Amino acid sequence: MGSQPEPAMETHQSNPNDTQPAPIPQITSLPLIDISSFLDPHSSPSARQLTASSINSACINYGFFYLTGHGIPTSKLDQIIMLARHFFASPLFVKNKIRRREAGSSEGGDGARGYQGIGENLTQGRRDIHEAVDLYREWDHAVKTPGAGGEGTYRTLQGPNLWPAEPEELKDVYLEYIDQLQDVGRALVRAMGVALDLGTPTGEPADKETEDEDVFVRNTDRSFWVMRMIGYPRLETPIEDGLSCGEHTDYGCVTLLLADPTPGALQVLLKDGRTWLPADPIPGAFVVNIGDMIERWTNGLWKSTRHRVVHRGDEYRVSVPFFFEPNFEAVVRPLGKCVERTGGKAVYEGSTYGRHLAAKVDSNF
Ligand SMILES: O=C(O)CCC(=O)C(=O)O
Ligand SMILES: [Fe+2]
Repeated sequence: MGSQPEPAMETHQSNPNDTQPAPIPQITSLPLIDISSFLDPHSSPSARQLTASSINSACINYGFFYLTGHGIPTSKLDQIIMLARHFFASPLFVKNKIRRREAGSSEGGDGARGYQGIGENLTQGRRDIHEAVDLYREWDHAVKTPGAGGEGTYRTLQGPNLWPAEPEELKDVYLEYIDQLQDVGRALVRAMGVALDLGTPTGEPADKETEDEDVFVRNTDRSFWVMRMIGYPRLETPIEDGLSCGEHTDYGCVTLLLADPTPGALQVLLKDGRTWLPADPIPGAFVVNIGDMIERWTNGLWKSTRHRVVHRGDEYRVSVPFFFEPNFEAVVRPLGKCVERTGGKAVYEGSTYGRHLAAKVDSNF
């Protein structure tokens, strides 16, 4: 059942670049939503409706919330973080064995999958002080283009995943976790269709363009998901020289973030455009946020919220976001009902998710 506890009052963090006094204190915590009614086939319609309306308020007011009731045991979540931590603790030459390579290069990279060292990722042109491994849904029928040298080359995103060989169990544990996360992602986008009151399916055959409450479910049935393992050393330099992860919105559908218990690192920009709210981890819960594709589908009714990571704690921080994305070929354009509710004019053009993603990958996000 959905719930949205009354936020407590307390001071929050303001933008460190601001010279203005901090705004009036508002909230200390994001809303908490229990998704179990959308995972349990026997739940009552009223329980689902309650969850859906909590999601609607959370998406309108924050674009971020904590998610519980997802059914993935805490022991599994701890194992996911522990395995990523082990990998990042390996010597650099081990991590470089699965290094990300340029698409089309003679070394056989696809420009997206694999390991990136500290400072190699750019957000808005600034170095991010983290290292990461990116995994994506495997490309169907990927072929190498022969002749460019070595064993041939891959197109952007079309190579195989580069899995860490150590720890040995990492790949199997992660593959099972990704399956579990896709179930949670599906439940979440189903709930979002209800939350937006897009209408119950008529029972007539529906295609991907049909705009009812299952529209997100149909367009994510082959989700081109992304899984990132991220390792953050303590940020020693001033904010102007780059952040742990620079301010950005997520570019896809919904993000399910798992992070170790480090407080204060992830910060979410509130609607006033200047107050940064720390989104500290709650054990057993995901931090969820909506991405640019949901903003586009809803014609801006739900906005993808800016966030950043500033990790000044002593311990090496690990996070593992899972991005539940539309199908690669899904056409994402503002939904008629959302256009009506936002003044009658579509403010975004439609295009496929794949095109949007490839542009992001090519411009280093
Ligand atoms: O590490 C985190 O807490 C968030 C990372 C993030 O925002 C991202 O990878 O998009
Ligand atoms: Fe993000």
